[in-house]
Amino acid sequence: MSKTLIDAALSARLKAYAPYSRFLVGAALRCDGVIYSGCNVENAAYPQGSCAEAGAIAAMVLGGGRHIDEIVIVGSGDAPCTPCGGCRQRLREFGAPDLPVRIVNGEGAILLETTLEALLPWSFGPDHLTPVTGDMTGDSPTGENAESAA
Ligand SMILES: O=c1ccn([C@H]2C[C@H](O)[C@@H](CO)O2)c(=O)[nH]1
Ligand SMILES: [Zn+2]
Repeated sequence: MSKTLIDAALSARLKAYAPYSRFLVGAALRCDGVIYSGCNVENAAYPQGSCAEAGAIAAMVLGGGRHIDEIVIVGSGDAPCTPCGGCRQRLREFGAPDLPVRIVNGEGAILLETTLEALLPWSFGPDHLTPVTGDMTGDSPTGENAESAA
């Protein structure tokens, strides 16, 4: 586990926009050796806020990445900031069952080391759709496969 990934998560946390909860979160993931990070961005219309993990995944996709090799998350307080249910599903889209998920504290010390499978057992993922969509690997829904399936 690279210290760099932890440092990226800690740095991302400092950029969080969380005036309502004051619960700052940072996430950093590695894809093919490249690190992508994100922070939570809250909104006055509370449900429109987004999680740090979602930001990191969006950055990865924008950078052309399609799979998560490992992820580090840092929240606020002493309890490990385990990803919310929605983010577990977001991670499932790009992560293998054995994806290492590490939660660190504000000093970068590891509080919890687990896997996506442990966080989201019996999950529903892209493989479930291949019988109807074909192999979607690397394609967006507007990509070639979607068009040829239409
Ligand atoms: O894994 C988590 C858990 C919570 N939050 C954010 C959402 C909200 O802005 C704040 C409090 O729930 O923390 C994340 O970004 N990631
Ligand atoms: Zn979330």
